Amino acid sequence: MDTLRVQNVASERDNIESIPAEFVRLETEQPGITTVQGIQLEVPIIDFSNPDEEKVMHEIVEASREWGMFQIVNHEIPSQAIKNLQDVGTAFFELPQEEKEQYAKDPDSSSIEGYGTMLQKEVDGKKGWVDHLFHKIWPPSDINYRFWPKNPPSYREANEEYGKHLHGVVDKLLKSMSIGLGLEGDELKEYGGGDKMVHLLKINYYPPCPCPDLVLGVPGHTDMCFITILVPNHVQGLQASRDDHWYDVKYIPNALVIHIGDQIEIASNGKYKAVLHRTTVSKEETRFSWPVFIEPQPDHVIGPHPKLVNQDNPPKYKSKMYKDYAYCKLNKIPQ
Ligand SMILES: O=C(O)CCC(=O)C(=O)O
Ligand SMILES: [Fe+2]
Repeated sequence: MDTLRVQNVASERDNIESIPAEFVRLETEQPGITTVQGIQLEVPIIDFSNPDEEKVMHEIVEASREWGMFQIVNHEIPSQAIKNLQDVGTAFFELPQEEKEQYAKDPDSSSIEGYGTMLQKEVDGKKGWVDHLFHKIWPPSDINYRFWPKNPPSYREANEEYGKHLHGVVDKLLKSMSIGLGLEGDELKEYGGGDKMVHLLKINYYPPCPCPDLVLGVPGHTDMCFITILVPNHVQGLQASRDDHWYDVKYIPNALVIHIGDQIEIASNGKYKAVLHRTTVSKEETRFSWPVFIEPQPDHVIGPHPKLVNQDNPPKYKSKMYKDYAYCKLNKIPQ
């Protein structure tokens, strides 16, 4: 069983200035060497309270084409709902280790739900400086409460409340992206499975690290889902790749960070681009993030949308069941 937790490695290092070798990245990846210093990437910031809906839609479409990442401000999710989500998640990671292990992911199950440490198989055997908790928050019939912490007692209520507010944001984003492809407003969401699309919550826990220039939290990747809606805590750490260089993405309090994932890139036949991103960690502070991955059901087939391909625009991607896509991605097998 996978019991090495980065949280334990970090707490043993309180007075030590070195880290185990498996966390030290190759020089081609080390953030101290590969981050463009002194510039924060100004990814598009979209104001959801703008009464000009056409403009907001246009901004979403442009950002999805040009950046694959943007931030939404003045959205409908109350800041208290975000704070509650953050407070209960933070409290979970502060529980005694034995209690967290009760939620450990089942090593014999193909599901990624639960408390764990390593997700992607890394080719060079390196490890990310991060622990995580995964559980579904939608649809109700797919929720397994075994992976929802019982402590703190308000964990469930806070997650349900945040999850409830998320639907409006998802619908607005997918509607705009659908129209931007020349489809009807509801067609992209329906193509992904409509209201059966899974909302998978992840909490990333990045403890302080004595050598932040040498390690990565989550190494460079694109998200495999449709779209990701993420809130971080206040600690800088998200980076995006632009023109083959890594930049810090500006932290904006209360903003929602949106990532275009692989399945939207595929469904749009390449019009929208999944964003390459990674995370760094801090020497002094614990960073957290709460991405929610909006993804098709495991047996649902996604390929380029049939209305977007023809003789002049042949499909650029294969059609695949989402679970097969995910298996290849997690095991680094070519799609
Ligand atoms: O922590 C973050 O800001 C991003 C995490 C991430 O990219 C992921 O979990 O897929
Ligand atoms: Fe990601």
